[in-house]
Amino acid sequence: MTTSAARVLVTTAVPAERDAVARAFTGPHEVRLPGAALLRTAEGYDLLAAGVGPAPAAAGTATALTAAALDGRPYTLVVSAGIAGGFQPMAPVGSLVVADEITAADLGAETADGFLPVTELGFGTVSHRPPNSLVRVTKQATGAHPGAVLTVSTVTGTAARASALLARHPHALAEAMEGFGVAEAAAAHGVPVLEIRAVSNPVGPRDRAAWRIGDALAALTEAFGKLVPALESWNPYDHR
Ligand SMILES: O=C(O)c1cccc(C(=O)CC[C@H]2O[C@@H](n3cnc4c(=O)[nH]cnc43)[C@H](O)[C@@H]2O)c1
Repeated sequence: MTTSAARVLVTTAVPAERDAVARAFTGPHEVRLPGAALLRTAEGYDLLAAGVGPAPAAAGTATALTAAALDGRPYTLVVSAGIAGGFQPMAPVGSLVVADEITAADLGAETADGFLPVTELGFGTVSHRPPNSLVRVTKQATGAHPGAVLTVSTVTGTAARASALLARHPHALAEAMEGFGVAEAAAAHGVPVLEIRAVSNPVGPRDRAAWRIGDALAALTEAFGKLVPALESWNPYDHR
């Protein structure tokens, strides 16, 4: 059971995504930190639009986590949220995806024999796993499909690239650009992480005009409207 002191940081890439999340709350107000500005809600959620890509996502999330810890009111959960590309036909446009694995899909080295993740070069990590109980609660509350969400620095624009990603990550449902950065910052602070995405476009040949951003943002608002009450009964110590 979370306590009334539960504090949740939600990191999005762009203000339009942050504002879609904010529409699920009552009366957020702005709080300025050195290096970041948050929308703070009455329900104990801070909403941050940190920028596009894993680097600004990690920097902004770490800034907010550090500020909260120094303030003596650390976050109990960090959520990476926004729109995403969905692998077809598993994650149709308009559907929701919750990450049971957050994987940096292009962090590594290209070799004559194919892609090598940094872990095979002897460095760091390429995956974070949100607690199973958290994924389960999110699925039950919102109907989001659980699967791997890939973090990429380059949006996939060809069928060949989509197939190559799926061959390396058969469990992948979606790709976005921030989850791994958010998860790295959360892990550095020992705080659990969740990633929830609304699918705005198929992963594959680039057709920006076909992105259904409005529908995806509406799905994100609806998802948070259901997720926030559900998280009140989530026990952060339940790692089943
Ligand atoms: O133009 C707009 O109105 C607008 C409103 C909200 C969001 C955007 C974005 O462009 C967000 C970029 C953000 O979305 C993720 N994303 C979405 N589709 C993909 C994809 O196919 N591959 C990778 N990332 C995707 C990503 O996290 C970006 O940061 C625009």
